[in-house]
Amino acid sequence: MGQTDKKPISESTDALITDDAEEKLDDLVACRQFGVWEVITLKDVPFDPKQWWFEFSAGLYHFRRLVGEMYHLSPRMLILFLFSKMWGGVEAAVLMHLSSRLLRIIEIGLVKGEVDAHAIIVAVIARLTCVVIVAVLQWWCGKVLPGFKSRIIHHYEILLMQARLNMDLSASLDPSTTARVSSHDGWQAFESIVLFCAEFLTSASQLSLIIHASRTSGGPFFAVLCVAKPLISVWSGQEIWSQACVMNTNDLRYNRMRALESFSSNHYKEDHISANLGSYILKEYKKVSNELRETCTDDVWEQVDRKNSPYSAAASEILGDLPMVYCAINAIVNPTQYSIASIAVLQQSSLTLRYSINNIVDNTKTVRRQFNKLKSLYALSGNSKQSPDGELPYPKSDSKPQAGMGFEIQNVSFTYPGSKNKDSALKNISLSIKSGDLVVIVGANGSGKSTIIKLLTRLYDATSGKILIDGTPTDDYRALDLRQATAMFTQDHNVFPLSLYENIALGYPEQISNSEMVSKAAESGGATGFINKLADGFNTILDPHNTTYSINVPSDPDNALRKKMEALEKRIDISGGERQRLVASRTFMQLNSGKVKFVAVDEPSSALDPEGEFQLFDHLISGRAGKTMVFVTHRFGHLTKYADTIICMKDGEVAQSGTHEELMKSGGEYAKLYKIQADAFASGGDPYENMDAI
Ligand SMILES: Nc1ncnc2c1ncn2[C@@H]1O[C@H](COP(=O)(O)OP(=O)(O)OP(=O)(O)O)[C@@H](O)[C@H]1O
Repeated sequence: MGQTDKKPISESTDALITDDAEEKLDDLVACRQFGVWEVITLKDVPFDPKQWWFEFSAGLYHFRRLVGEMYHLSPRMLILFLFSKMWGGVEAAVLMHLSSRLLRIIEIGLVKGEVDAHAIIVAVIARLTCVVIVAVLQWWCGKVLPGFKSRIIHHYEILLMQARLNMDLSASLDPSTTARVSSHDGWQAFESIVLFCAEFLTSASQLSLIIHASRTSGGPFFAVLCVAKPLISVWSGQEIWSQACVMNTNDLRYNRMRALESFSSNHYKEDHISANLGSYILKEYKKVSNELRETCTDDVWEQVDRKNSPYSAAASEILGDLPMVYCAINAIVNPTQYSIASIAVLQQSSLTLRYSINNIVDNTKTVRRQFNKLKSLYALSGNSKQSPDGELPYPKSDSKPQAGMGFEIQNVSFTYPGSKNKDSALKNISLSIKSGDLVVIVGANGSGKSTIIKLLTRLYDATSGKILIDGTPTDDYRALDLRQATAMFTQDHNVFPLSLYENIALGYPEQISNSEMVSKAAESGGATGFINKLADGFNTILDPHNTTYSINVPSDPDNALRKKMEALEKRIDISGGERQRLVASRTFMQLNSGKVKFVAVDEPSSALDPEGEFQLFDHLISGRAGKTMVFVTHRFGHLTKYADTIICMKDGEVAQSGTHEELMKSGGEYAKLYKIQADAFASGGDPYENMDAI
């Protein structure tokens, strides 16, 4: 009773603490709703020039690095690319200047009644030369740019691949490191920053054209009117994208709709067909779609940029037309002051300038985003967070040959990163696993068995407490050495999208071409039988990741194109038990490396037939010499018989430990679980008849 009284109090305290922290958070952030999206920003963030400068200089640093890498990949292409984009920036102004010169010469000729043919021919040739240069540059960009772009993208693909493969499990689950970064980001950032600079050239060249042309028509006031609209839009623009913000679809109806949509994918196909869920899913889908009828589900980027009132848009349009109004009024008041050619140039230049300044204003935010993307790209590629790595080799160079890894777990607690579970997965556990022992961990679902394995194999590090290997803290060893000395085999291990041969050989990559060793491992894992039945044997690839599209292929099954398409789309699959045999073979390949000192096996036989299971354990146990083995299992028969120690877990704590006989005698959690299984096999026994008594 005491215990039951206690629990609600601690739970309610937890709840209070959480509510309090959440309230404080709510005070600091501002939430705005855009359709199904909630956009969360920090409240009252004053403009901090220091921070701005810091961000800008960090962005420039990354950009310099990016350009350096591109130069290293292809200096010729980089220079030509930069030249073509910079030329693109001034091209409009140059062409317009040449046109205006031509028009002006013609205009003067018409007024005077005699045309300067030589000047016209020179002007026409200059313009035609320019047009040809533009055409050649455009052709070149279209032809060469895709190749340059692909080289850059492949370069970042390799960097990111390396970083992602090196990342440990905790880091890969950390949202800050898994922020969406793609190999295309480098190219996109480079292209947008170069275009941004080119836009400055456009503005500067158009402005100088306006100043030049307005000397004879309109004057500086006209030039000021031309830049008024874009400059004012700097202050009236949507500021949300320049801040740090979090976007989340918080509309439960929308989320449910997306969840229901996933039933149409192949992932749930078997479940929904076998349980005949189609009509229920469709009914719910229609219901929720109906409820969402009035709610905007557009992309958040589009929704935020929409204007709330028509007035600002109208004012901005009027402002944009002021240069034209000014010209019209002046043409009435002072018609002789104007040249038609200059007015045409001014009108066109002011439009281009406005467009260009607008682009600069809009792209300031984009460039800031691109700088941030570059930062994430280099942060991920350069610093893939990993568990602390020590200096000590394993096995220690001074140590005598050992029977296997010995573990000392001291007051270890563990909570999964990002877990919403109120309880820790492991709570202050202490135990020791002697070198060379065979240990079996049992316990109910969720009691922490697999978590112990994950800590012992260093997939995760303990949240608190210590784990010693052969008397030395795990962090002191070189992580690579420990990994080589550890073989882990779980039911969650996947078949790789590579050949079956590689699937096995990758247990010991150094011996990838040793086919004899691979055949032996396949034999030990029980995979030889089914592999030999496949048409391509060890060369079979289960998921070759090929992409096939088809258009207008006739439905006639005898049509040659249909047959070809069906052959391309054909997939080979193997059963769950065969997958486990394949993964077991990979583990045997690793065990045969001779480097393994610790074998962690987590419920690997759930899909195996009884003979397969017996053979698997038999092979594992016969290779026991020189290794410590820890098994997690729900089945007591094969393993508990051999175990030196059985650890029985309950609710993240060690409930009991000892040999089978000791634990059966003490009659606690272990005896209860054992009895349920044993009764099921006793003749005529009802596995549930003793449930009340337990
Ligand atoms: N990746 C994870 N993130 C968050 N919590 C997790 C994660 N994996 C396990 N847990 C939680 O940690 C606790 C212990 O899980 P663990 O997988 O160690 O249990 P188990 O004894 O191996 O269970 P089972 O017999 O079902 O395999 C459970 O409460 C589980 O919900």
